[in-house]
Amino acid sequence: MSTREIRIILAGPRGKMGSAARQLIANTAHFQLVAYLDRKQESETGFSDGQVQVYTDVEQCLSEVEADVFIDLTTPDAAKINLEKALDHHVRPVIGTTGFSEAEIERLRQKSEDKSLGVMIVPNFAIGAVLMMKFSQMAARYFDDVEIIERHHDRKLDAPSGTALKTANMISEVRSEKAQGHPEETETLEGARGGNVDGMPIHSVRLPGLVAHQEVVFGGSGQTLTIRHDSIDRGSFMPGVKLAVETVINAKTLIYGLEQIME
Ligand SMILES: NC(=O)C1=CN([C@@H]2O[C@H](COP(=O)(O)OP(=O)(O)OC[C@H]3O[C@@H](n4cnc5c(N)ncnc54)[C@H](OP(=O)(O)O)[C@@H]3O)[C@@H](O)[C@H]2O)C=CC1
Ligand SMILES: O=C(O)C1=N[C@H](C(=O)O)C[C@H](O)C1
Repeated sequence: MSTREIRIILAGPRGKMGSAARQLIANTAHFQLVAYLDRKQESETGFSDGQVQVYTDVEQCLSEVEADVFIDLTTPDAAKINLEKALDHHVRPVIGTTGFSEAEIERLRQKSEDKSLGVMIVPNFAIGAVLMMKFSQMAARYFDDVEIIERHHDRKLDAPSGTALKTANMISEVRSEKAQGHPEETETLEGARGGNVDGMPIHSVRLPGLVAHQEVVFGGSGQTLTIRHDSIDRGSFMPGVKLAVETVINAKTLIYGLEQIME
């Protein structure tokens, strides 16, 4: 782990995750906040901490500020632009924002390798969620039939969640594509069987009161196995954000998922 001071630009500082990340940076001695990137002017939001400048233009921010790491906790559309711009300015992105497709990640992996510059794309920073994904991958070696049910707060923009897609992706690494359910099943209500990754249905629930929750349900002859994780507070994500920032600084390629760097 590097302990030299790491200069950080934080995008999305007024958001739910951005607010928690501000506290993390303030409480970490070797993290130095050098700029915020927001969507709106200070005059519109009233957001300012009096210490560093709030930019609303990513190009201007990256041109004027010397930084090592760019943490993005915004929206899928904004993150995709920010990530490319950060790489163009040789600033290492840590992307917590979800909504990237596998094809986009592969293209970005190439760009990161061409520049020998680390990128971290982390669909879920919570250690428990990473373990849920790893345990699900283990279980998938023994159970072919699996469905994923993710539940989130109703302010979430993307569905399914990045975690659900990453879970399906990790299960697909050990499970052959399989059409599940009755071969002749039909939906009498469109979407009733959820989304589908390699035959695995994914169901997305959005309700006020929720934070971030997922169940991976396996079925076999005479038994089911459910692996479940709940984030009930956004503090659950912060140790993972810290680890990602400390890792990306020495990385030379794109790292997709915290499980790649956890012991
Ligand atoms: N990897 C992980 O472990 C986790 C990832 N996430 C992901 O992080 C992202 C943010 O989540 P959350 O904090 O809940 O969302 P919020 O909506 O609470 O916060 C997003 C913030 O980004 C701001 N924003 C929007 N566009 C831009 C832009 N172009 N530049 C700068 N800021 C911008 C929004 O401004 P405004 O308020 O004006 O709209 C808002 O303040 C989501 O993609 C979510 O899926 C969430 C939790 C954990
Ligand atoms: O939007 C959220 O809140 C979350 N998003 C991430 C995802 O899409 O998986 C991580 C976590 O589930 C919270």
